[in-house]
Amino acid sequence: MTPTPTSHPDDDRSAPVPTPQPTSHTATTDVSAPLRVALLGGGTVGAAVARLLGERAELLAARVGRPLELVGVAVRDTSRVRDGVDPALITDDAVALVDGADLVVEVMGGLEPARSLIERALVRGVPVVTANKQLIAQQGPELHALAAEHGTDLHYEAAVMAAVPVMAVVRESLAGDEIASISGIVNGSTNYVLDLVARKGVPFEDAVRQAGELGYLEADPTEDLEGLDAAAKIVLLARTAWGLPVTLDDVQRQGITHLTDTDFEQAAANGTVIKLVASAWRSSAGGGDRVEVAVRPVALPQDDPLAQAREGANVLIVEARSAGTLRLHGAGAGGDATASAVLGDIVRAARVR
Ligand SMILES: NC(=O)C1=CN([C@@H]2O[C@H](COP(=O)(O)OP(=O)(O)OC[C@H]3O[C@@H](n4cnc5c(N)ncnc54)[C@H](OP(=O)(O)O)[C@@H]3O)[C@@H](O)[C@H]2O)C=CC1
Ligand SMILES: N[C@@H](CC=O)C(=O)O
Repeated sequence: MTPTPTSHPDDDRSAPVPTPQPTSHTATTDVSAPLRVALLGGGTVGAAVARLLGERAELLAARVGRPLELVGVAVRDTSRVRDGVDPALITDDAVALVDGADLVVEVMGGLEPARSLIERALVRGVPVVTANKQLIAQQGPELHALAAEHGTDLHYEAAVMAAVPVMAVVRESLAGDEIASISGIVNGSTNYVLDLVARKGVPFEDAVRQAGELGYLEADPTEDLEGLDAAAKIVLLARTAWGLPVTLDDVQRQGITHLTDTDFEQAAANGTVIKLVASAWRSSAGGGDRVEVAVRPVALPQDDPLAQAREGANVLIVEARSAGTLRLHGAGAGGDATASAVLGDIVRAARVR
């Protein structure tokens, strides 16, 4: 029943990106001209972003104060037809696309060439929107520093819980409060799998296949099934909540691949539901001031708020000193749900410009 682990997420997906050089293009400062948007990736998320940029062009122009023009979509396989993406925009020259853009959206995933392309944009002062939680978990502080050095910004609401705007809540809405703990279901595909196995008796591997068909899984499903995806998300939440240098190495992590049919049967017999729970809490154990972070499967009572999450839904519970208990719930994976958060960041970044 255990899916075979594939490669580690630290893959190198293509040749290195050349060091940025001064180019003939400069970021547009004429606010009546369309803002040129480069899209890196035309998969589940990228294709949804491209389609929605077209469908909502008028609304987005009104909200930003100028039109947004999608100038290209960088992919590996330029021959593939992609729903909602104008074939004329497809390119495999991501470097040229970045160099001609006023705003870059990175939804290709992986560490390279995503990181080099983002750096290339940032050193030109071009803002970047990304959904790449692994990259931000591993390189976020360096990329933020680079953005600050060049007077621009890096946005990644979509990286954590897709459509559910948790980063904005933790970073902005609770900026005046003291957060004590954050816990929840932050990975849509594993919740989908656990839910289908528990509620509908679907075999584990069939449920994993269905999660893939829905676009919920990472390019390397091991990231989801071994809890690496959830680990990256809880690291981003913890850093944002407490401003401490939390890393992936700090996460006590266990995925769901070791679970057996007996585990699911026992959980049901005990009136519980198994969920992959990510948590972060402030700890003064040992006299220090640090943050504990964990991702692990937990058997929860049926009436627990986290046990209610169905299919690809995510739930986050934030405990804050003055706000009390906040519960955020919604679609945690999928093309349109993630594109919603990407578009929000595009508007935010474009307005600043
Ligand atoms: N799917 C989801 O529900 C969510 C995804 N995310 C994040 O969004 C990002 C994208 O995810 P998703 O859309 O699902 O991934 P996909 O695998 O569906 O799409 C990735 C896209 O990037 C392109 N790509 C990959 N490597 C390269 C490269 N070296 N050069 C050019 N193009 C490249 C691929 O090209 P080609 O099509 O030719 O292979 C493909 O179009 C990831 O960081 C993921 O973690 C975040 C939240 C939710
Ligand atoms: N693979 C991820 C996609 C969204 O971040 C998940 O399953 O949650």
